[in-house]
Amino acid sequence: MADSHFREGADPIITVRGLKNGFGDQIVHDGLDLDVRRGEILGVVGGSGTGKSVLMRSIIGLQTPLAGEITVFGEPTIGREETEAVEIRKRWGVLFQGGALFSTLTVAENVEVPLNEFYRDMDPALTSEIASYKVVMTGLPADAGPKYPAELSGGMKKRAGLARALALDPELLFLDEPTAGLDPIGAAAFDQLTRSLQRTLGLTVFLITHDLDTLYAICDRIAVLADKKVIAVGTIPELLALDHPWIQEYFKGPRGRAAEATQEAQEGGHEGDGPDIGPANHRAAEHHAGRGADAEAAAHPTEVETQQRATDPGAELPEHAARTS
Ligand SMILES: Nc1ncnc2c1ncn2[C@@H]1O[C@H](COP(=O)(O)OP(=O)(O)OP(=O)(O)O)[C@@H](O)[C@H]1O
Repeated sequence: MADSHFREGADPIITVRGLKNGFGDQIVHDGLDLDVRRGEILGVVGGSGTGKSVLMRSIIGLQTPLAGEITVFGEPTIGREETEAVEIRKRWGVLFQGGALFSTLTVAENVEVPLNEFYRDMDPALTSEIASYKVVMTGLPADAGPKYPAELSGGMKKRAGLARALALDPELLFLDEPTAGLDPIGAAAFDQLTRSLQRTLGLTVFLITHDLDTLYAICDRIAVLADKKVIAVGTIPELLALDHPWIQEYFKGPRGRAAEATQEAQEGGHEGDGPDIGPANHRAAEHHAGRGADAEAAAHPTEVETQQRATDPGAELPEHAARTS
């Protein structure tokens, strides 16, 4: 598990209370609560269609909830005047699924989009210099700037999307399935990039993922979505202490055990613990074994119990409980 140093007990940077979202007859969230602590990497997991992306879209103002309250940086975000909303939006960056780059713009021009949007009077030379810096910061070669998205690999596209998300020096970063579709080595490298940037820049990261390796490698805590709510939030050991079938199946199924073994090998420094199973090796093994299909199966629970937090006070996780590292 991650060992970044978020301030436990610090004021939450995001609070969600009583969130309700729906589309027609379909209710996606009902009474969802969540706190994201300043400085942490919070992983958000749940079966397909449990509303992880809708939750993120609600927090960043792209989805108007049916009910509930959301604050970011201590400010309510729902129903704000546009000028106030812009000031809040400036302080976060978003990497959407697939990168969501503008295909007709170069990488550098994509990174310049938020700079031009929020700082219209900025000297174009400075805008260009900042964009170049962000491109290099995400590990892309400097000559990637003039390239178009179609000329980039999947991993490079993600990095370009990340460079754009970092354009405004955000305090808060939203990542929606950042390692989906990446090759094993690329996924492990992207995880390390995320952790390194989070530490260096003091970011808080809201990270939606199905990737168990990412959860083990870099997340401080994990929020589990099921039954239209966040049913639990905690470290992996804390979650495993809960008697919840989806959580047990997810983390203790074959892929969860493999990801755990990978992490233990990493932390143990590979000293006589059997075969070297670094994240890229494990991911490579999964890749050859048809990881995508299995991971998808793991993400679709066959049975999910009713909202455990509401029914079982034991599911409330102690703030001070041990972390894995
Ligand atoms: N704009 C929309 N109009 C109608 N239904 C929507 C809309 N956006 C999301 N939904 C529905 O809301 C539910 C939750 O969607 P969401 O994309 O948040 O799921 P998710 O947990 O992120 O899934 P996945 O892991 O597959 O990405 C789904 O049933 C989806 O079809």
